Amino acid sequence: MFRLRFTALVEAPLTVAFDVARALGRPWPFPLEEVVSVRPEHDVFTAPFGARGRVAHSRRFTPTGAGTRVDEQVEWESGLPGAVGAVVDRVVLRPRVARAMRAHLDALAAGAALRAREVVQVVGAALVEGDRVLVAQRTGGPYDGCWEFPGGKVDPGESDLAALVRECAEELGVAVAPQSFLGEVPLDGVVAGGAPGASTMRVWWARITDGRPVAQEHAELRWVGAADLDALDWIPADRPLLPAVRAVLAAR
Ligand SMILES: Nc1nc2c([nH]c(=O)n2[C@H]2C[C@H](O)[C@@H](COP(=O)(O)OP(=O)(O)OP(=O)(O)O)O2)c(=O)[nH]1
Repeated sequence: MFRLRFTALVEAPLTVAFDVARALGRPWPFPLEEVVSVRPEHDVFTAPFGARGRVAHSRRFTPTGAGTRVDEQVEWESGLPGAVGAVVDRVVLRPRVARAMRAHLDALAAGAALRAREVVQVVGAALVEGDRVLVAQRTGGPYDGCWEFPGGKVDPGESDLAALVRECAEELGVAVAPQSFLGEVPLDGVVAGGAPGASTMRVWWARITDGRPVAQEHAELRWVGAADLDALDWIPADRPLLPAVRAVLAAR
C-alpha cells in the first residue's frame, strides 16, 4: 500500500469547507464508495482499483482560528505482482495521484473561500479572569434566557478578531485582548439566519485589558468557575466548547 498526505488551510468555516469538498467529489475517474462519514469532521471513501488493487481516500477537517485545516490522505495499490507492481505504484501512479490532489485542493480552497463570503460568521469570547469565565444571558428571541459567550456576527470585510473586540466593547463596555483559539461549532441558523450548519461560531479565550463588564444587551452577566459551567442552560451549540473552556480555567 502506498500513501501520500496533503494539507491545506481553507479560509472558510468548518461546515462550508466540508460541504464544498463533498460537492467537488474526488479527483479520481472512477466512483468511490463512502465507508465513514462523521459530519463535518471527516470522511473515508474506498474503491477497488483494477482487478486486485484498491484506493482509499480520507479527509479530516479541523477548525483553526484562520479557517479550516484540511488533511487528506490517499492510499493505493495496483495489486500487480513483483517488480511490475512496484514500478506501476511508484513511478506511474504516485505522480498522477500527487498532480490530481494538488488540483483538487486548489479547487477546494477557491470554492470554499467563495462560498464563505455568503456565510454569516459568528465569533464569541470566553473572557477569563483567574479561574472564572464570564457568561452572558440572552434576552428576547428564540434563545431568551439561555447563556452564551459574549460576541456576535462578523461584519462584511471585518476580521474575526476585530469583530470579537468590537462586540465585547459594544455588549460589555470593555477592551479585550484575544488569546488562543478554542474551537468552532456549527450554528442552527435560528437567530443568525441561513441553513442549519451553514454558519459557525468561532470562539477564542480573551483577557479584559480595560474596564469592568456591564451588561448593555444581556439580561445578566456572571463569572462562573469550571465546576458550574455544565449546570447553565446554554444555547445548545455552545456545549461542545465547554471542555476547551474548562481546560483554559484549569491552566490558570
Ligand atoms: N454571541 C453568541 N452567539 C451565539 C452563541 N451561541 C450561539 O449559538 N450563538 C448564535 C446566536 C445567534 O444566532 C448568533 C449571534 O447573533 P447575535 O444576534 O447575538 O449577533 P449580533 O450581536 O451581531 O446581533 P445583531 O447586531 O445582528 O442584533 O449566534 C454564543 O455563545 N454567543
